[in-house]
Amino acid sequence: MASLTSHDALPPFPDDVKTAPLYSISLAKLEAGDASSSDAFFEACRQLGFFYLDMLGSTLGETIVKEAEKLNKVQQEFFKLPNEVKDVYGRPHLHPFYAYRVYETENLQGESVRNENYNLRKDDILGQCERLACHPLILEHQALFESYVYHCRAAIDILLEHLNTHLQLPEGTLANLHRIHERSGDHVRFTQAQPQPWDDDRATRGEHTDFGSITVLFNWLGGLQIRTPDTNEWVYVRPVPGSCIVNLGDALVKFTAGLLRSNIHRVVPAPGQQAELVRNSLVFFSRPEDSVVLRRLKGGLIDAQPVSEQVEEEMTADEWIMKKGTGQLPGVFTAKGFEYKPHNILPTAVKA
Ligand SMILES: O=C(O)CCC(=O)C(=O)O
Ligand SMILES: [Fe+2]
Repeated sequence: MASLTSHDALPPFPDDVKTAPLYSISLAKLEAGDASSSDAFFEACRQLGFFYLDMLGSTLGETIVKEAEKLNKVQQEFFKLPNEVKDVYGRPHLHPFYAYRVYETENLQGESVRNENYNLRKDDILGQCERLACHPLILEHQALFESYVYHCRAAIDILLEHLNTHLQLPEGTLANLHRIHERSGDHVRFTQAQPQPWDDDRATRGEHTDFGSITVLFNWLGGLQIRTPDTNEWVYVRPVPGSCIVNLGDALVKFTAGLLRSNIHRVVPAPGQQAELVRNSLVFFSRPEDSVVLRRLKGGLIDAQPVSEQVEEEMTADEWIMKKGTGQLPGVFTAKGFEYKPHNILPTAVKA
């Protein structure tokens, strides 16, 4: 794998920390319609909502891995830019959500440093809306962003298709809620965290569920943790070269009345020797089209799901994303419905 990914250039993920026993699902086998892989995939989506997607042996998968490596270099270059340059593209002044964001923190030496991320929306990348201002470095890599979006979406569309079949929904139901050329909150996220001491409060405030449909995540160092539903314990997710980590978001829980799982997770300092390094991750979030109302779908297995007693305000995907993404709906979405969590807000320190 050394030739395809850069994981080997980094200190290893330690063997003495507890890790999540995620299923590994082969994209190549899903592409070929392999029934047992498809069953394992559906099981993973129901039980935990997190799994490794093994990209090896799939032309599409290996292309995504190579592009993710290239984008990881681009993000490292971007985050090296002077703060005042990055701040030009910051939220909320550029956009309340699709923009650069800063969380002030202290590094291992006690100095004030930035944890940062940068949301780049699919509709800007594909030229489907008036483009938000972005740094020339982003425009320089336009072709790479564009193919990354198309390829991630192609993989996600395969997953949606398998879900559609298992849920016994009318053909194309999920695909029709996620048409790539319709406006949606899909976006690429760059993230960078400085080496920093463990902070209980920060760890707790970072607990979240993703609020879209399917997330495709690449990371190179540990630090991602999920809380296992059976033991309620926080365990690490080990980065696996050649695989991405896929997780389901709240929209799929809402669509399926809790049949699928959007599991709570967080990012804490990387364990062991990896704790000394700057940590990057690259995330592709897919969301339902902006105008889709988030409510249970009709048909197939969903009809057998219990009716929730909780009264929830119905919102479009766009309203849900903007509220969740700007801290107006702190909480997590579980099989029981939406659970308000007032501490689930990270302090923002975005410079104008
Ligand atoms: O950085 C990671 O490994 C995970 C990031 C994440 O969960 C998110 O951005 O929603
Ligand atoms: Fe997440």
